[in-house]
Amino acid sequence: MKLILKYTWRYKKYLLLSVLGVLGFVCIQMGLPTLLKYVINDALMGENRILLLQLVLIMLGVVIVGISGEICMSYANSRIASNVIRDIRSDIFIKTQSFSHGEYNEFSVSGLITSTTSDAYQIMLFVQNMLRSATITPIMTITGFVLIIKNNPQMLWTILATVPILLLGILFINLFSRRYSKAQQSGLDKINRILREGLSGLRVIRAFGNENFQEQRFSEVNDEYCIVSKKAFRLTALAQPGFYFLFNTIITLVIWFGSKAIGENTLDVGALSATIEYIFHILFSFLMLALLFTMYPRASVSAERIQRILDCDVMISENLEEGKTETRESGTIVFENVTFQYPDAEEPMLKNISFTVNKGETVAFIGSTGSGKSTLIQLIPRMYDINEGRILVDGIDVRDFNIKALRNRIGFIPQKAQLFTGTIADNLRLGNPKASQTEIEKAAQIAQASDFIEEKTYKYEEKLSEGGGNLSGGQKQRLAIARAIVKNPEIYIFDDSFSALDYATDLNLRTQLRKEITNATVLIVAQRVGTIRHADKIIVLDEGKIVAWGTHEELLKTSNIYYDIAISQLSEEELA
Ligand SMILES: Nc1ncnc2c1ncn2[C@@H]1O[C@H](COP(=O)(O)OP(=O)(O)OP(=O)(O)O)[C@@H](O)[C@H]1O
Repeated sequence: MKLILKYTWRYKKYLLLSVLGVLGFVCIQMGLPTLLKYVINDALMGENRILLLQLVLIMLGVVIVGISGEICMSYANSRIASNVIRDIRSDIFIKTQSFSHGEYNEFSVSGLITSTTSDAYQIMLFVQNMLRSATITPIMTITGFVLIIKNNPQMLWTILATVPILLLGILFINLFSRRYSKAQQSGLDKINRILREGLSGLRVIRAFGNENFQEQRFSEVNDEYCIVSKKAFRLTALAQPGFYFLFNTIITLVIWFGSKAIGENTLDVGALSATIEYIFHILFSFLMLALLFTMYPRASVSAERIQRILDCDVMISENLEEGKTETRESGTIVFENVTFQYPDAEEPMLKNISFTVNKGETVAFIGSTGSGKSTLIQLIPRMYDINEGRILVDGIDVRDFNIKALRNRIGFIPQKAQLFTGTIADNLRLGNPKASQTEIEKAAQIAQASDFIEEKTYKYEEKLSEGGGNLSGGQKQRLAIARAIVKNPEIYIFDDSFSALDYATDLNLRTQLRKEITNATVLIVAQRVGTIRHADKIIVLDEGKIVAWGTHEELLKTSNIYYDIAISQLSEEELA
């Protein structure tokens, strides 16, 4: 509730407009029956035509004020609700941008999507109803009570007896529907997760003829969600007829006792008809409040989930204000006794890693799969923070950097090329929005991407589908490399980024890179010995430890692991 109020309170001007609108709305709801009483008792029964005309004109005025009030209220409420959902979504998005891999694992991508879409939507619905009911009900009740006491005090007991019953009913629903709401939202997370996996892995699923298994997985979580939703809807569906029953019983009782009072001449017709209207409006506003309370558990579960995301302490501090941005060195990397353990792992993945990379050097990492190569290079741009030791970039501990300044120095090309919806040029400009067309074309040429881009109908303005789905794996990797070149960083990190390229393209790309980016420091993770044999230094990793380092020629003599990898890939002549 704190979260909902915090976001709603930001729009005080609209809140004021909403309250003014409610006053107008109450004016019409309570004013008309009051005037009707005078119409019946004084104008009609007293056959006073002038009074009748005057009262009709006053009623018309009340209607105009009331309708204007209702328009103001609806306008203000919808503005507040739309702004609240926009603010919440944007805050979640900004927060998730600062998340490290650890937080993504904790909340799960599907959970974050559910919170940004469905949880935020639940809050919008609640805010819209809350703004209406939370102001209308108390104002309507107080005005109604005052008017009943004034006009027909003997009927006050009916409403006094009903309100506690209504409040009890609301409390009951609130208590029971909370756990269903929790289950509903976590069910939505599961649906989102399976849907994401199913859609993004559609080709693999088809290739393995796995459709039935996926359908079964989806229908299990879908059914689970359906069962919980049915229980939640049953509860609210039961509530509505209950409220209507109470509602109609009270009105019947009022008519019954009112008619008797008219027969005994202790009440007049106008007062009875006004009382029925007052009671109707009080009960109706309570009915709306009850509806709000049936929504509350779901909104409060959604608010809790959003609050958890917004309050989460990000493991990696970004140091945006106090972090260093300037350095004396450039293009150097030093690992000093680095030990790193994944947050949910039992043992350290990397143990006691030390090495130095000088400016302009090319250093490669090789080792069996799972030996920790990708983990090691991800520590440099601080995808994770280390547990022991130090990593220095340009002479500064990476944890002391302003994270943006640190990442600006690095062109990271991940194993899986990630492209975004937009044109090829948009994707290439990601690292440097100000890059000129010439710079983009030059980068594409170095990355061996210009040939296939030129073949496209719109060339650099060709639109890419989601994730670059209309490109081959090798084309995507070349664009990812070109994107890093456009950024012109002082350090390049290639995480097995050449794996989807054929041998000729791989060779041309590396030759061009060596020619064009002579000043930059380059780290390469690769499986192919051919890709890294010309590196200044090759580091061999095994089970998270450095087991050998040296040039290609040195390692062939000193490292059995390297020799075994090389012999499995190179011919006798290449080895000699
Ligand atoms: N997010 C993670 N959480 C926990 N463990 C992880 C995570 N990512 C990787 N690992 C584990 O760390 C180990 C090293 O993985 P890493 O990706 O660094 O190996 P690699 O040498 O790059 O392998 P490959 O050559 O196959 O890409 C693996 O055993 C892997 O299971």
